[in-house]
Amino acid sequence: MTAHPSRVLVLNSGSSSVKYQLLDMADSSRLAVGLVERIGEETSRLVHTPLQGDGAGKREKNAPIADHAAALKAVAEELSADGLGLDSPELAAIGHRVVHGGLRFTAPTVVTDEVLAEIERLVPVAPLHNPANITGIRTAQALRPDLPQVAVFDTAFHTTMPEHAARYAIDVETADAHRIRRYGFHGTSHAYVSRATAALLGKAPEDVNVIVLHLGNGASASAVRGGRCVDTSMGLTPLEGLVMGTRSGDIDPAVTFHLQRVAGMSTDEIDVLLNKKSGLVGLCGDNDMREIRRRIDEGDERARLAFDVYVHRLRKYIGAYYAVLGRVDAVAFTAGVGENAAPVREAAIAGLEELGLAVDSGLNAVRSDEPRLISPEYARVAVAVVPTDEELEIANQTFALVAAGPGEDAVGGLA
Ligand SMILES: Nc1ncnc2c1ncn2[C@@H]1O[C@H](COP(=O)(O)OP(=O)(O)O)[C@@H](O)[C@H]1O
Ligand SMILES: CC(=O)OP(=O)(O)O
Ligand SMILES: [Mg+2]
Repeated sequence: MTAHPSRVLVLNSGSSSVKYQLLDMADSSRLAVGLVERIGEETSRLVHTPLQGDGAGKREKNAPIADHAAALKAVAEELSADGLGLDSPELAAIGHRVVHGGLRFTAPTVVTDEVLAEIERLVPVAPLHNPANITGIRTAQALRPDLPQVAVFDTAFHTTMPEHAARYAIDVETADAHRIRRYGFHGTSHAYVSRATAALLGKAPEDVNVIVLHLGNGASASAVRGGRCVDTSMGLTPLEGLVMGTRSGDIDPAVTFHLQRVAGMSTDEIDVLLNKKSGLVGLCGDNDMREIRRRIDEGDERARLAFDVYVHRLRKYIGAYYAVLGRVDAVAFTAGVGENAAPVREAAIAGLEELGLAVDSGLNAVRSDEPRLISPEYARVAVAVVPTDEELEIANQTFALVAAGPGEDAVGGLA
């Protein structure tokens, strides 16, 4: 028996995927990382990479995985094969990314039946995400009922938004009765990246104002003043804001009435249209920026249009958050597109020299996993590529909470 178990398993369950990492918090090292994708399809794939010891080396399995519960069982088997099974006494906790925590959860929280019920109550406002998170928690509980399961919420970092940024300009009574307001998502990433950006500048988070552009399949921007979020682009649900892989982002809400009245579409059909058949995929048929760039290079007009719409929206948010913050020290690009797509970064910042923003094309072309500046020496505002690490952040928050012990009040402020 280990006196002080120091390992944390992190589960990031998405709508059709599970990303996971096993970390040892004694030295923040990774023991194994992996991904199950295309859950529920014939072409499911599990990629598991043990990172230490004799088992090191990537393993890949291609076989149908019916649902998230089956995915987690497969992950548990892979870990066991490396002697890193969930039965290990060295495991201190399991940390779960939970996308929607409403206003209730402002901090990482040990999962109880009551906490789980609250996460369930929020399913209607995160229908693609919260159900997967709940399955992840339930399956992990079944495998290790004795271990603390900790929920780390995407919404938590954004609960500092001032009322005037969080409130929609609709009837106050209606909004309050149904808890309609802007919550914001990807908060774990925005928190981590804004801190890492301050570190890259050699400053304390309290001393810098940062615009964080989290551009993954889902995408969101945030304005962070002195380490606190003051605005973010996602709203009641992760549909608002930037153009995403399959989501429209901002749209005139009257489009939905029009589709109902004129096109005869149901509410569910419109939901699917805006969440799954819009964004880049709706504009050009592809949601992967690599494929879109390849098509542009071949002269494909639809791919060009999709890219231009994507970048135009991004530029609008950079301008908006510049105005919200007043003074900007850095613009940080992160997540799959932000970290890898140099043409997106270049196009997003082009022509903004009057705002003190510029990108050095040589620096922008460098590929690296490290946080780095891509702005020229003379630029007043730093432009940076700062790889996100939601799993490490979740592990840190999870371990800090369980290490604090049961005396600590685990539940964040009530709203
Ligand atoms: N080398 C690359 N060049 C351009 N875009 C990339 C590259 N690698 C990944 N991406 C983009 O990143 C997206 C995935 O980002 P990621 O942050 O992993 O998303 P999520 O966590 O939402 O699944 C892909 O859909 C693709 O558009
Ligand atoms: C909240 C959200 O959009 O998450 P993801 O980018 O993982 O889909
Ligand atoms: Mg992501």
